[in-house]
Amino acid sequence: MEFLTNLVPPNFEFQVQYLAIILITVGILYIGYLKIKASSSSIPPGSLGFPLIGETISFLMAQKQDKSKQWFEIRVQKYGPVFKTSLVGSPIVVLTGQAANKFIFSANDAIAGNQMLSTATIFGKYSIFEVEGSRRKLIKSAMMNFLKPESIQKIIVEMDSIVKKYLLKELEGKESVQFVPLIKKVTFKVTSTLLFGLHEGWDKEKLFEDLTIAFRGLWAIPLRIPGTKFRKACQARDRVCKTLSKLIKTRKEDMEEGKMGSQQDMISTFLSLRDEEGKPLLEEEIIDNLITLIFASQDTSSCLVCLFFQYLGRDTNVYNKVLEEHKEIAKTRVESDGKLKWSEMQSMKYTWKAVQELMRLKPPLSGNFRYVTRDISFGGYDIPKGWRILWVAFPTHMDPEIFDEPEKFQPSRFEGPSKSVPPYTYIPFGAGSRICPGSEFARIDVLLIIHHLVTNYGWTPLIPNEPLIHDPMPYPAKGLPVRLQPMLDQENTT
Ligand code: HEM
Repeated sequence: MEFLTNLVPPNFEFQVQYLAIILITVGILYIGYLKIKASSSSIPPGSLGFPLIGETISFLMAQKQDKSKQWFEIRVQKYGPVFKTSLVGSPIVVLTGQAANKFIFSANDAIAGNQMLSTATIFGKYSIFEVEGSRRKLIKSAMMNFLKPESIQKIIVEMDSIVKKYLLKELEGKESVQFVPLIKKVTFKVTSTLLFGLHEGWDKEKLFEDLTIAFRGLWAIPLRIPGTKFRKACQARDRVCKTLSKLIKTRKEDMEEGKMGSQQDMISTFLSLRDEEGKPLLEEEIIDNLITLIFASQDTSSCLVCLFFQYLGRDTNVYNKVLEEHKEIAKTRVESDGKLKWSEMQSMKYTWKAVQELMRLKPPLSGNFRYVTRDISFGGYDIPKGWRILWVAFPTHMDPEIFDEPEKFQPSRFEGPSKSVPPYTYIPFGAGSRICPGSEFARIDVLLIIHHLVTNYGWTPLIPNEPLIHDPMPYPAKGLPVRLQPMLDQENTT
């Protein structure tokens, strides 16, 4: 090994230049091929940008500056609701609007879920985002089963005590705190304890650290050159795989010895799963889907909570209504046995409407890719096999025909069935066969964090109008530092 590492440095610079020349040449040829193909059929209008990198840089810059919505708006205005672009080395057709959403979310096997190369590498080839057909159905049904409302009801008391314990422990005695890292930690504790059974004794901090590094590679240029974000992410993924492999082994032994049931957490649920031939899942299948679940559950919920706290810090009217609702719930709890009840979650009505409205304006996952497995057409345009398509939430979420005065924050939009929104227009959790299986888990997780924070602390953001950054989810760019004020009225605390 030492021999090899000694040899690498002198050749390294040369290798990178050589690789860059090859990649650029291949990129130019590929884009040339796409342009010829595009001129001979009815490919949507738009720009494929520069060879190989396409429009990746402008797209990532827009993400960094919280201007993704504008990035899409400019192109929709210029080319129409269906347009082509090229991101991270792949030609893409962006489809916007209600009909387009319906087309994507109710698609047959002509539109597969495969992600971009970097994302697919980090999640793994067996991730639910990658597999199709009966295997996908099997894995999805296990997730849906474990995460359905009836199952969440059974773990609600434990979920509440984890949120309360970790959140209040982290805040105790502090005058100021950064909400982003704090909330990420708390949501990771909830997920790792309840979904993966990582109770005391496991090195959660190390796992959390490795997962954070791995997820940074999701949108990176997929080059495994030393020092790149992507290579570091792949190395971190390898470490995560080793930890999860050990965890699966221990869980298997516990189940064999009867120390643990078959549906106690997501790992035991996957371990007990059998396909139509009665065969269990491969260890790699379990690992890839655990990694996918951690990402899908953790970053989405924590960014939503952070955006909500940032919003509440700016809007006293909404803050007061939320506070009132939670004080009332906390008061009733103190008067009863002190344990959280499912009915209390259902009475956090205003808060959930406000969160729903926030997800309309700032969806944690504002879009996702699909892969076209055979030539298809939509809206009079051809989309060739091998291209990707991208659905985006902003165009319908911000359409004045669907949501009156779309720029305004109005939780009342989500009141009552009479104001229900048309199908395929409000899509923070996606729709159709790929709809998010964790929406109920997320709802409870988010509401519990809000509940324990607002009933125990007041806060003032230390950076007024802190901008957002997409990493890839939208977060306050400086980590949302706040000054804390413990609630003096202890009667109202939980
Ligand atoms: C506020 C929190 C959340 C938001 C906004 C969110 C959003 C979404 C969206 C938009 C999709 C669809 C992606 C697509 O169509 O390409 C999705 C899929 C998914 N979500 Fe969530 N999610 C959240 C929380 C969770 C949680 C808590 C879990 C698990 C515990 C979870 C697990 C998944 C999985 C596994 C998929 C893939 C489903 C499939 O491909 O069939 N999500 N999520």
